[in-house]
Amino acid sequence: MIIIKSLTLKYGKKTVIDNLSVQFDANKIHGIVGLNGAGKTTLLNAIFRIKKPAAGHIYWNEAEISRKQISMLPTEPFFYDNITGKEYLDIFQEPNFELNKWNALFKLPLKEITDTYSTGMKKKLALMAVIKQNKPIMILDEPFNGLDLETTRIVRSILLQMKLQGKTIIITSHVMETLTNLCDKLYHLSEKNILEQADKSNFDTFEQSLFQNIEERNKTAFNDLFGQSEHN
Ligand SMILES: Nc1ncnc2c1ncn2[C@@H]1O[C@H](COP(=O)(O)OP(=O)(O)OP(=O)(O)O)[C@@H](O)[C@H]1O
Repeated sequence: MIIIKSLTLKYGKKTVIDNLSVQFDANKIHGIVGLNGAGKTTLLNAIFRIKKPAAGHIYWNEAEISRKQISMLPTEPFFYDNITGKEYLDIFQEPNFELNKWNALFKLPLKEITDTYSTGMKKKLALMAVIKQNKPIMILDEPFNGLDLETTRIVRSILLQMKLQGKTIIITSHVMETLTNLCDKLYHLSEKNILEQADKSNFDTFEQSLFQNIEERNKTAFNDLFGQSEHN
């Protein structure tokens, strides 16, 4: 279980997360939703220990969390120039990883250099690396962005299998359907904190209040442009 206690995250004087306390249970897929700039990536980076908290703590099974326990998929994966897909995967040491079986699903040209890969292919390669690392915690920042329909379904099934293997999985997405179909718990990050959270039994209410919140934020601006009409 990941326990976050009184976490504050800042860039200079700007506070992005303010006094957040939340916990993410093991054997579950957790989905974080929030507007652009709400602080999702910043929060994930803090859990991955590449963003230092201004205050607060993040624990994994009662000790301070360590990067060794986590594999992370960034929104835009980075690859060195002139490295092949296979060479990239070789960076991550895991003798039990069955590359050929996994690539039967991912279908990547692993002998080619990653500079020639499309956006979706790069994402797939980075995902394979996350899977290969076989850590107890998986943090995936917009994992479905750029994936084709087939890979989206495959990744969804893989994540469900990973959950059954006992992993704690945290994902972000801007697509509500992706989140409600996959996640066990949802969290709405807004106003520097988690405004609302829900488990499967109240996803409907969660979604309604999320869209109501968005509508209210924009009502005045819409009315100024289009007058008092229905906007949704
Ligand atoms: N390196 C940085 N330096 C200064 N401010 C930053 C930095 N990275 C992010 N921010 C700011 O922190 C806030 C949160 O950004 P973050 O990337 O965490 O949001 P997000 O919820 O992941 O957004 P998106 O949905 O667009 O990916 C934004 O206001 C952003 O401008």
